[in-house]
Amino acid sequence: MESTQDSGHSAPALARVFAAMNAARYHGIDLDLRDFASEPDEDAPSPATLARWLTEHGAVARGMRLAWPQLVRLHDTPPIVLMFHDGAAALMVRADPARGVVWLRDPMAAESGPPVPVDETHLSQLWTGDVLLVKRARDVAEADAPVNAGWMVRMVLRERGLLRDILLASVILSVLAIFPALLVMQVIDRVVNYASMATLFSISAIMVILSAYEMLLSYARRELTLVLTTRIDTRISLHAFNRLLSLPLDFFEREQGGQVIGRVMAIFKVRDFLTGRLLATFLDLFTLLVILPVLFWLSATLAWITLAAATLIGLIVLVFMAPMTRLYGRVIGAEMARNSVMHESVAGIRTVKALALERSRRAEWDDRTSQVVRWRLAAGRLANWPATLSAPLDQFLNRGIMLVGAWLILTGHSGLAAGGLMGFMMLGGRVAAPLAGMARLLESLNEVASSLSEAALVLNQPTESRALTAGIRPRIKGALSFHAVDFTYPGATARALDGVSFAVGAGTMLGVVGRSGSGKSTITRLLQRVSSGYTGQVRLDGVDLREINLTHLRRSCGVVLQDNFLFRGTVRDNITAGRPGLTMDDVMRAARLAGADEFIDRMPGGYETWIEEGSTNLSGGQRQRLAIARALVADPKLMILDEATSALDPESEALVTANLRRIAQGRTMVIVSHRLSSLVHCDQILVLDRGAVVDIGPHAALLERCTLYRTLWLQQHPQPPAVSRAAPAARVGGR
Ligand SMILES: Nc1ncnc2c1ncn2[C@@H]1O[C@H](COP(=O)(O)OP(=O)(O)OP(=O)(O)O)[C@@H](O)[C@H]1O
Repeated sequence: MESTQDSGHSAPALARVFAAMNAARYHGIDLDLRDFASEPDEDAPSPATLARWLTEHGAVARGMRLAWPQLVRLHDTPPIVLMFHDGAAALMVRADPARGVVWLRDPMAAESGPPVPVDETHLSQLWTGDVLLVKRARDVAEADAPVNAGWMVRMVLRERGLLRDILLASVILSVLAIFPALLVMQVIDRVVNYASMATLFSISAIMVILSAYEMLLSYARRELTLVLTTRIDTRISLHAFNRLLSLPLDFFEREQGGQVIGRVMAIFKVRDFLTGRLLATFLDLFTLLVILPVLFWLSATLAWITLAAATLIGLIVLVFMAPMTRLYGRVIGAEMARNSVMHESVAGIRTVKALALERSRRAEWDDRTSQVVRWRLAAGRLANWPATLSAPLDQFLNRGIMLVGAWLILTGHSGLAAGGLMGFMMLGGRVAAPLAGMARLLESLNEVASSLSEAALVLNQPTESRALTAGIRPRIKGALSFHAVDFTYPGATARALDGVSFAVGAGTMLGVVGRSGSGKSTITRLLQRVSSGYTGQVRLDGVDLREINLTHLRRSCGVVLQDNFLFRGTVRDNITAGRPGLTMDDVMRAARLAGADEFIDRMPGGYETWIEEGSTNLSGGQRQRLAIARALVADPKLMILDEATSALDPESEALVTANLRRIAQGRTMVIVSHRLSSLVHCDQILVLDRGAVVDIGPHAALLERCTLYRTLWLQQHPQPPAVSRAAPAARVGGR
């Protein structure tokens, strides 16, 4: 447990944070105090601030104000956080309305301590009336739920209340839809035939009232549907993005970026279907159920004819369904392939420009576009057929029925009157739409199923989420050991690491050298658990790496790569990288340590200078020093630099290398570098060849006893090595 000083929070504030953490722990959600960032203008975190923090970490939390009678009634709820006047808080674990007491637990005390009973009088002196209610978000339980039809349906059904209201509005609207037809029938039969002005007035009044009702109900239905769609949309997009972010890095390395995005986006087609076509057809069906009996009542003969024509339309759509689905599948595939070209071109635009690859990229785009066009055209042409074939039937439903009806009236075969026919005409047109809609629904089902399986290809990959939340969180000092570690990349035949064993103590500056492809980066990947599936053991401070909580591990570990992505935002934002709880002092300390302060101070806005995406307004050396500051800001006990200085000019490299010894104070450093001169000061240098350890030792010793190391050194320093004079500054760029 951090001390008050460590965490930077006051004692009462800590009590509130701990109370919130305890309440969350009751629901199986383990929170880390270091993730909590207090609001600058709050002495003690308010219920709203705590609720925001908890909600971000998978709980559902809500602050509210209660009076004693309401509080004491909450006797069988999970622990509730009560806010105190002095800024502290307590956990209410039980209440007894009969005896008028609640039991409170001090969040800072050990959990085994017994809760203390407190009555209304005593509590009122302490308690502000604010409480924080915490429960487990259903999303957390469902975070690992695979994305499939069942999941989507569950997602929609969680809005049962809204669905019920929409349904109710639709049923009433369907019933209301009948009345205008019946009224028209009355107008023609009574008003026109008998010239009754009084009836006309009353019918007009009813019509106005009905229209007003219909208007209001339609408004309500659209509003409800909008709320429903937005909620489902939010939930699906949160879930999809969460899963995407918790996929392991090697998945993204295996797959094409454009394709991954395309596949994830396919989930929104499913959403469109669920909240659009499915809902609309479902509601239309209700209309059909209400209208059909009325049609049969008006004229059974006409009703049968209408039904037959509408069914025929449905059948036509159905017949074309299978080939249409196949073609749409092709269209989707072709579009995804085209999107990949776009994505690749934008992501690699520097290379495209530098190598003047525009022409070949354009040719590739044209080629993919022609595929898209080809399948789109084919799908469009095929879709033209059912539309053409059903057009006469549609026209018959709209106009032909009138002729048949007139014939029926003239021949007197049925009891149909002119008014009845008009009413029938008004309602009959509504029958075809739901039936054709149903047929199209079946068609969409296939399309949706294929979209869903596309999305599932990405979203149902095994995620790291368990490792991110489970596992121990030891205090990391930085002693590293590999023991007989074998590792082969998925799909590769040769081992990237072959029986690697070595150990270094905490605080060591470890250099890693070897020819290209010898496994240097792989070692750093295993350390960050970016790649898993190795045999043997990797230990950090004696603890098997696989047992450590992944978030904790990665947070305790600073990483700088050869090419580091800087986000759009200020220099300061980029150094803190959104990590909560970091102050300006931390940012400046990290920048100083990384040697970045001198150029940041010279920038027009200092730490508030805006950095563009891709950091075009920074030089390579500046970018790299910023990346080092970003890795250092949380004061990691283990720091990995993988070719961090390789792309730098000699001057920038010398600057960063000179800073490395300062940076290394109090932490373990793993520095992978091709340039041996930047590693001469390392305490230990690990020499790798084809995935195996050749030797480990300090520079001077290796130079004497390790042939491979000597060869590599001589390649870079052709003159006879003078070990005693091997000062790094003299070696920089000294090839
Ligand atoms: N994602 C991957 N999938 C398959 N094989 C890989 C992958 N990454 C690396 N390898 C292979 O694993 C071996 C070790 O690679 P690694 O990147 O660790 O070498 P390295 O010593 O860091 O090389 P370099 O100095 O060129 O960066 C190489 O043979 C490489 O081809």
